[in-house]
Amino acid sequence: MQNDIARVLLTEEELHERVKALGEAITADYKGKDLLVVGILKGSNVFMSDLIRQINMPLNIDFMIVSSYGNATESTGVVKIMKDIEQSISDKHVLIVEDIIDSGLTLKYLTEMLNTRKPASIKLCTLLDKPARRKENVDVDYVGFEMPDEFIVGYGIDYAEHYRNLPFVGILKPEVYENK
Ligand SMILES: O=P(O)(O)OC[C@H]1O[C@H](OP(=O)(O)OP(=O)(O)O)[C@H](O)[C@@H]1O
Ligand code: HPA
Ligand SMILES: [Mg+2]
Repeated sequence: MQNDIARVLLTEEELHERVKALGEAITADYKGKDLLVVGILKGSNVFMSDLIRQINMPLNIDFMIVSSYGNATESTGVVKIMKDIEQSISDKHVLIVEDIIDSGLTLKYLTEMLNTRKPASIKLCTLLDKPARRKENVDVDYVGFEMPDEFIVGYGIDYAEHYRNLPFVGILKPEVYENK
């Protein structure tokens, strides 16, 4: 698995430090509010579980399972919701947690859909942002790191469902996906 990695972009230590800082900022911003943290699976699973342990206040969590990449390195453009949030978000402060924003198609679709349910607020937190690839404009409130225009894997993020369990963030050798 590690042999398929061309370059490590973020080490375990760098990820830990940044996630801690994001958690502290979120704690300061939401103190005293009814916070619901919604992880967008599967990619956000690792980031979300580290992030909520750095948020020092009472909160609820929920998850959605959403997919638009399948086994490709380009979005299909069709956002499929496989699992929805299981509670009402009406009057709650919702923080959506993503692993990566690329074209922006997933978050644009999700925030428009969730806004129709009349939450008190919706904010977005993403570990990684690839602004160079944006097709839809999305306002992101908390960003861990800006990434170059490369296909990223690790720390929850996959290529064709592999590499999610790498403890760091890196890029694949091109031959890994070119030979598919
Ligand atoms: O900004 P976009 O171009 O929409 O890309 C970002 C989305 O793509 C990935 O999900 P994917 O569909 O691969 O599902 P996964 O989380 O199960 O890997 C990622 O986790 C984001 O949800
Ligand atoms: O760079 C990426 N890597 C993996 N999945 C993704 N989904 C959107 N962008 C990416
Ligand atoms: Mg994926």
